Amino acid sequence: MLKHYICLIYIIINIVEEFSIKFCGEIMELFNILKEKIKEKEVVTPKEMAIIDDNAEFLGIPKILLMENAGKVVYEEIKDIEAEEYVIFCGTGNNGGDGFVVARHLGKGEVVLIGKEGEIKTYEARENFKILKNLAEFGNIKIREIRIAEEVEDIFERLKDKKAVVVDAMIGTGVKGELREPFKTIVNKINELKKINKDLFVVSVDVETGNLESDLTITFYKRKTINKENAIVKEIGIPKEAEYVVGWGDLKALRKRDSRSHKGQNGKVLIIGGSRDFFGAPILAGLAASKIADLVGILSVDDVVDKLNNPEFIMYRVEGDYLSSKHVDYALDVAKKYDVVVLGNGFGVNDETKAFVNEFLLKYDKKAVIDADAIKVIDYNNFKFSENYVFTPHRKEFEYMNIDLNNIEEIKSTIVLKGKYDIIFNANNVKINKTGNAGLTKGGTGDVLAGLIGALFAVNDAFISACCGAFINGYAGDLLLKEKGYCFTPLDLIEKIPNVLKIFE
Ligand SMILES: NC(=O)C1=CN([C@@H]2O[C@H](COP(=O)(O)OP(=O)(O)OC[C@H]3O[C@@H](n4cnc5c(N)ncnc54)[C@H](OP(=O)(O)O)[C@@H]3O)[C@@H](O)[C@H]2O)[C@@H](O)CC1
Ligand SMILES: Nc1ncnc2c1ncn2[C@@H]1O[C@H](COP(=O)(O)OP(=O)(O)O)[C@@H](O)[C@H]1O
Ligand SMILES: [K+]
Repeated sequence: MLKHYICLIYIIINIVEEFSIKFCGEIMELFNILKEKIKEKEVVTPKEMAIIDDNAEFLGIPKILLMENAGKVVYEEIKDIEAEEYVIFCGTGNNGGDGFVVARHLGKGEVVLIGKEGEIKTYEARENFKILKNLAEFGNIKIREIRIAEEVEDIFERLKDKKAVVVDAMIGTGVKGELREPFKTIVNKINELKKINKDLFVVSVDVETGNLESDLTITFYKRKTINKENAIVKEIGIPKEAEYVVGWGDLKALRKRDSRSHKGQNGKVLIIGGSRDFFGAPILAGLAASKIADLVGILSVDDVVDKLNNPEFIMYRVEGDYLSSKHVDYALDVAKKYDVVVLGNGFGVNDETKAFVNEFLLKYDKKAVIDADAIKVIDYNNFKFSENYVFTPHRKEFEYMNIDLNNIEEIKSTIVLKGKYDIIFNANNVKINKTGNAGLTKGGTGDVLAGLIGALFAVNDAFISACCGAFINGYAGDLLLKEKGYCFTPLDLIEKIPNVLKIFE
């Protein structure tokens, strides 16, 4: 008997799979339409580029390969320049790694590592430094590790009147804040030398370090917002998909928890949900949020509050079976104490909840994740898609929203269209998330996602929170699939959230 039961489950799952594959075709069609409608970014910020780099690796392209290509394209640009001297200034990050590759292709010159070999931050850069050291024993590549600018006084002397090429592989897209020493002095020195020696050619790798007046910058994949006019773009093998797929690069870009932070600084989330009919949904959203946020409140009707004696939540009770107009002012008042509201889980769809949602959103001016029944009761005819909103519709709810793809620039809100693949988009961005499996079709996984996104959104921007929420939710489901097959529950999913964050921290 059991055997028949189990094989029946597998038949059903295959039908669902079949069905979702059909939908999946439509999802990809919608994704392609969105990629057309949403103007592709010509220029990216260093932070966006770091996400693209990491997601290229998520797609299977090793960073050391990109580093090799980066160094090679820079070498191609300088190999024909007549010079008596080549000096390659390298930092301890992957920008420095590129510089090591440039030096290797040049086969000559002096490599100045600004820092000690032991401080080189990444595997890729370390490997390339080791290769250089092997070559330096025999060839005419010299290597020097320095701490302070005075240690290269002799090089600056030589650069005063020689035909020379200086390669700036000091800092790239990993730049943070004001330029620190000894980079500052080195950059100023090179700028001074350029004034007295017209035969000095300065090339920056990817990004100009500080206010270095490079003669040429070779930047990779796309121009950076901080590049100077004379930067040229070179392909290094990063595929476009790296810009469109959600990967661990998005997670790495999430705000880091500050060790000095205190209670509440890592996010305060208010779940406004539940009704006489559904009490579980807001609790699932709250439990998911509490894995990440410092404080989670649940505002709901008597039934839900009475059922909930979970110490993890601060409870706010309203009289009645459903949230309704008479609760709006109280909800607005409570919401003042929170960074973000997660709205709609287990609301029920009726005139009362319709009135609550529309009146609340009219007066509420902070961040909100709008999910489930709240999506169904909004009056979209006179509704502003604020950039403070993240919507998490599944296919049917998405149809309620009747988003006009021809006016995509109006859609300031971020939308997570959930499914086998999640499409995350707003007026300026579109990405697709491929984590997750059919075990997630169980009721309640959407509530988990809404709570998860709420917790991230409390301290991050809307788009990255939506992408990471979809990624984490799906990845948690994939870990469970390996452990339990399809038979996992939303509560299992919630328990897996910390594991996913741990893997990618
Ligand atoms: N990732 C990839 O796939 C690919 C990346 N590629 C290349 O990697 C570059 C990004 O590498 P990345 O992320 O390692 O950072 P990177 O630009 O080397 O700088 C970090 C170093 O700088 C330092 N530093 C930072 N700010 C500073 C300041 N204000 N003043 C002083 N120092 C400062 C920082 O020190 P820290 O702050 O950590 O002490 C750290 O040591 C990218 O531009 C491209 O060239 C290519 O190979 C193509 C593939
Ligand atoms: N067939 C599927 N394959 C992969 N992920 C899925 C699938 N169905 C749903 N999910 C994921 O489950 C979560 C909830 O989606 P969905 O079930 O559509 O929401 P709801 O619970 O609101 O109906 C989302 O993270 C979504 O990506
Ligand atoms: K640089």
